[in-house]
Amino acid sequence: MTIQSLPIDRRPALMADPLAVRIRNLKRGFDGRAVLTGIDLDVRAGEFVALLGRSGSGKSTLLRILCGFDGDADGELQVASRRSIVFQEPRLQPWLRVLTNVCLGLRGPNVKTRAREALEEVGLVGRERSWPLTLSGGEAQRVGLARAMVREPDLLLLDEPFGALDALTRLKMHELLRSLCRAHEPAVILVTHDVDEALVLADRILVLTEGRISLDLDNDQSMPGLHTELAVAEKRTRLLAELGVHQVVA
Ligand SMILES: Nc1ncnc2c1ncn2[C@@H]1O[C@H](COP(=O)(O)OP(=O)(O)OP(=O)(O)O)[C@@H](O)[C@H]1O
Repeated sequence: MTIQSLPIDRRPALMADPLAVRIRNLKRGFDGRAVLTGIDLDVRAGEFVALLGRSGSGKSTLLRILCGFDGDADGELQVASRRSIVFQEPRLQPWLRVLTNVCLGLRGPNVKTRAREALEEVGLVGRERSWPLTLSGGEAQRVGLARAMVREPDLLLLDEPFGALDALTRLKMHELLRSLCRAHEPAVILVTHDVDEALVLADRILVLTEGRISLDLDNDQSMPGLHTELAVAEKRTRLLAELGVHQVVA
């Protein structure tokens, strides 16, 4: 399967409702075992989508395909050409300083200036010359986000980026991700195990079950009137049930 590029022009007058992802009947198996059995999905430019699913349901497999790391899937796939991915572990090169890590593979003019600006945006002014091993887990993941955002992606793929962080750092990273998304408006696909993380960050929440999207839940944050505590609690219960967790009411 070859990935086709979706043209995205951010000037709204030029494209009414551009897509960052268009997937039809996507299938992927390994060693004769089906993992993705028929995914259909459209993600609009600028939309924030969270992807939940039990362990082994194929979330990372889908992200790898979207990123172009796996060309052996079947189906139709169109994706925005400017994409970045962030993994649970920041995957920094330990022998390169922070700024050089952010610059790595970056093309075009003013590479260092852009990288410095990206580090400033994630709150790491003054750490440009630090070595990755001297950073905390949260700081290292900030570098990971800077390295992803400096490329101005139309599609930001996040594979459990905050899964290894403590609860407080995770909350700070949520705030940071929100502000990065406000400023740059990429479409986002966030893989997470955390239903509450999905509920606070995403406009839309998907559940992957047996290789298909079994639930596609609207979670529009822009209408606070619709995002009441009761509505959120109902969505949480629904998502947990879809994931096979049935809450016991005391
Ligand atoms: N390269 C590969 N070769 C063989 N099997 C693979 C390969 N990549 C993934 N799989 C299998 O595909 C299934 C889905 O894996 P994947 O990592 O996508 O799940 P996941 O939903 O991201 O899981 P988790 O939430 O535990 O990270 C698993 O059974 C896994 O063993």
